[in-house]
Amino acid sequence: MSTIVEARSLNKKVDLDNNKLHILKDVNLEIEEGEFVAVMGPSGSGKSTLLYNLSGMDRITSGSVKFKGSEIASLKEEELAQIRLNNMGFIFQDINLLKNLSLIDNVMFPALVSKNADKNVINQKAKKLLEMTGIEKLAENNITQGSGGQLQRVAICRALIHEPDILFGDEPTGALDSKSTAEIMAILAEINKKGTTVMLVTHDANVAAKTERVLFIVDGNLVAQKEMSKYDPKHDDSKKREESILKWLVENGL
Ligand SMILES: Nc1ncnc2c1ncn2[C@@H]1O[C@H](COP(=O)(O)OP(=O)(O)OP(=O)(O)O)[C@@H](O)[C@H]1O
Repeated sequence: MSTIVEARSLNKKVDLDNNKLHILKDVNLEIEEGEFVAVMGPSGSGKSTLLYNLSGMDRITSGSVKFKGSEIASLKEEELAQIRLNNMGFIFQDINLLKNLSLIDNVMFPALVSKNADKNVINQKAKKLLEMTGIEKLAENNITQGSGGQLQRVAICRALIHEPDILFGDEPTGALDSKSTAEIMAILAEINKKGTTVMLVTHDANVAAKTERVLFIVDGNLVAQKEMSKYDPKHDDSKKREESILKWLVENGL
C-alpha cells in the first residue's frame, strides 16, 4: 500500500479578535491508499479544519501536506483546484445541491464544466452511480422531492463523477436518521471496497465502527489512533466495534 495523504507538523492558525487561534497543533499522520478512516473528537477540536487542510480546501499555516507524494501546501490556487476536481471528492452534512436541476443533472453538473466533457459518457457514468446507490428510478425527479437520505446519495454520486482517489466526508450522516445513516455507510463501504480511499469526520461511534481506523483529535492535537480490521457487513460485528471505540475514546480522555 502507498500513502495517499501525509501531514507533517501540520499547524493551522487563524486570526480571531486580534489574536491567533491555534486550531491544529503539529499534526502528523498518513492515510494509506484504500483505507477507510474516521476522525472523531469533541466539538470544536479541529476535525473539520483537519479535513479542509488535508484536502487543500484550506491553507495550512506551517508544516507539510503531501498528496500522492507531492507537496500541495505550496501549490498555486489553480493547481490545487485541479487536484481537488480530478482526484478528490467531497460530501458534507449540508448537502448543497442545485434546486432547479434534476437528481441526475446534479450528479453530472461538476463533470460538464470541464472543457472536453462528453455529455453522453458523463450521462452513462451518472446513471451507473445512481444505480450503485439505488436511486436510478428517481433520476429525473426534482431535488426538492428527495428525502435526506436520497439527497445524500445524490451528493455521493456527484462526488464520485470524476472517479476520485479519495473521498472526504464532513459529517455526511450528521443530519440523517439511523436507517439512512446505515444505508449511506453501506454505500461508502462498497465504494471503499472498490478502491476509493475514504476519510470521514463523525460524532457517531456507530459510523466510526464501519471504518478501519479512527483518529481522535482533542484541542487540535491528534492524541490517539485506533486500528481495526476492515468492516465486513456480512459478519456484522458493528455493535461490538462501536462499544470498543466508545471505551477507547473514554480511555483517551473524552
Ligand atoms: N476561519 C475560522 N475563524 C475563526 N475560528 C475558526 C475558523 N475555523 C475554525 N475555527 C474555530 O476552530 C475550532 C475548530 O473548528 P472545527 O470546525 O475544525 O472543529 P470541529 O471539531 O469540526 O467541530 P464540530 O464537531 O463542532 O463541527 C472551533 O473553535 C472553531 O470555532
